[in-house]
Amino acid sequence: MSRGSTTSLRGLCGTETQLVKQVHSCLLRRGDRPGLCRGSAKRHWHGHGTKWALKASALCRAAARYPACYRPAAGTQIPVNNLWLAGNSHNMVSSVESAGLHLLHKAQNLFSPSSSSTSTDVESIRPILTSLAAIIIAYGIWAVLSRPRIHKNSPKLWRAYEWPLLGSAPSFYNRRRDYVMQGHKESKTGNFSFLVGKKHVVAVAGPAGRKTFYESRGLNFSAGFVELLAGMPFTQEADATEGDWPKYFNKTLVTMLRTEMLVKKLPVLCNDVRAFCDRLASESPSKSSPEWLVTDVFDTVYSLLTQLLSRIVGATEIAKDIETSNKVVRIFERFEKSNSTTGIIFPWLRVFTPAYVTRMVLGAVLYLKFDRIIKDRKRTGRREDDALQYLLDLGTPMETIIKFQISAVWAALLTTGANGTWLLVILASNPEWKAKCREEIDGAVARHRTSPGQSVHDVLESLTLEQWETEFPVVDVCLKEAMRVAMPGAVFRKNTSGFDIPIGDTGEVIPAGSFATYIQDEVHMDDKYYPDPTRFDPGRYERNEGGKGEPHTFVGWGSGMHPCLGSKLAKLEIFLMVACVLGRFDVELSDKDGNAVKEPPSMLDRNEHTVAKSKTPIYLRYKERKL
Ligand code: HEM
Repeated sequence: MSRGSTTSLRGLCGTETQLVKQVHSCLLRRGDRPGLCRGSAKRHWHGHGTKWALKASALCRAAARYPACYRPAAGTQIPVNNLWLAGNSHNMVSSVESAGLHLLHKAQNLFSPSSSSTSTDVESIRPILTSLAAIIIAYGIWAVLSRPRIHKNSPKLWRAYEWPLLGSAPSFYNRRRDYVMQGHKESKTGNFSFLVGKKHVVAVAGPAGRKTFYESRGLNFSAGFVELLAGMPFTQEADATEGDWPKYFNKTLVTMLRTEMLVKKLPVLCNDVRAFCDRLASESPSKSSPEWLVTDVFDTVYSLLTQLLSRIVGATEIAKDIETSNKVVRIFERFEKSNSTTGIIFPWLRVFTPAYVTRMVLGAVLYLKFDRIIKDRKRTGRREDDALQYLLDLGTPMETIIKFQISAVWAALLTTGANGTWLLVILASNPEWKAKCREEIDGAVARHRTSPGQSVHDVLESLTLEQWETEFPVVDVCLKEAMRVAMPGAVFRKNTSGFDIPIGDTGEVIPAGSFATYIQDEVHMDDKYYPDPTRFDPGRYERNEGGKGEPHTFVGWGSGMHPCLGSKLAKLEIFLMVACVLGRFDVELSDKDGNAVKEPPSMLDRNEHTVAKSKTPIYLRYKERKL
């Protein structure tokens, strides 16, 4: 961080008065008169040593109620009524929300290296910087002296890229795939271990490593992700390791994704896809030719897929309007991106990171969005048939609802949006498999058409859930192959069993208390299972490639103890989108003016932490088919 940005950080978070003034001025600019009751908040939060953090988010009452972003010490009650703005009007709520966003923007600008500073500011924070430096040095000495002991049967500690204090974290977080794959290569058994700060991590490989990783009961899914993955929604480790949250979350999600729920929602999903295709059809012609229209797929198709997901796990008020849905998705995306590796290596530093402040503010903004929707439902007596209503009817507290939303998004929204969009891009640039999918879709439409006047949408909308699940095997295998080539990333576990867990018969163990990680490319890009592994070739599964019969050789939907709970929903949404788009339009890869592009777009950087949107826009040109 530059000197300027450090100075500005203090400017943002220095004293409560300063912060409250900023909030005030935001609100006053909008013509409202907030009544901030500061005394109680101050007394309450100062006691927990996180004073500046609250100050940065003193903006919205959500942060106080919303523990996934910010939470006081265990057992503490927050005097919500005392903390926040007096008054409850919609105006006030949206003012606070704007104030929150304003401060967030401000924070982001301040943290950017281009921020300017004055020497007076630097002088004024010199004592703080000196104390901070002293603390860091003391911590460093302590950390070096108290280096964790490595179990003698743990896979060999690979120290090639190790840094004092940080361990191998810089390599693991910045070039994850290359780092881990090199470690596997240099180890006799394929397994090796490394340090992330003081955390001991075992990277497993090969059939024995995969079997241990995916099948051991003692390896805890949530604890692994919470403590090792920058970007996980939980900030409190207790949530994942001791609390009931993972169980509660999975159980609630499974209820929402029951077959009868999906059957009930199918017509709504079909309607959204039809409206999406109608919007595509009404776009203006491209520059290159009047018959072709052009769309930026990581904008439009991605938005559709996230909208469909909100229909099932979110709120109708957000899902029914694509603009609102997009806005909320962007907040979720920013929430997910605002992660801090520093916080993982030095958990005690977490509250001092910009990512932490950003998350608090975004959590607060989400809180206000849902709060407004809930209040409106209560005021008008309106009920909706959606996940939010389900949670409300159970008397679920607001903080749990928000936490549920963020967790659902983390598990579902971005992966479904990105994988589905990549599939369409890959098909658009692969004439052979696009034709095979088209043949399958046309076949289904012909089989189910009951009168000649029915459009593609009319017919597809008459299909049952079961027909969607069984009548599109070619689209299914294309999705599987697209996920293999487009989805890099790693998965995590923590050994919370209290015992060492043997890695097959290698003689090595994942020691009690240590972490385990597995890079999906280890098997997905192994040419023993997938010859010419970077090539998109769904036909390989018919040729018995892909490790047929051997467990855990395709792990795109998870495997073993933790298979994906939402695969059925994700597939349904993606099949709907592909069937309607390819059934109604001719689609090709193009530039933004609609000129055909022959070269397929370059895929993701394989060091990405998970499947992601393309960093540069990818355009498809399309025109209505003459049927
Ligand atoms: C194309 C979209 C999706 C992909 C590629 C995907 C992939 C995965 C993978 C690889 C895992 C296992 C991770 C591990 O082993 O550590 C997983 C787990 C999970 N997925 Fe998905 N997923 C998708 C969509 C969804 C959706 C739509 C939902 C819910 C609405 C969902 C909910 C979950 C949950 C709750 C788990 C954790 C299960 C557990 O705790 O045992 N996923 N997913």
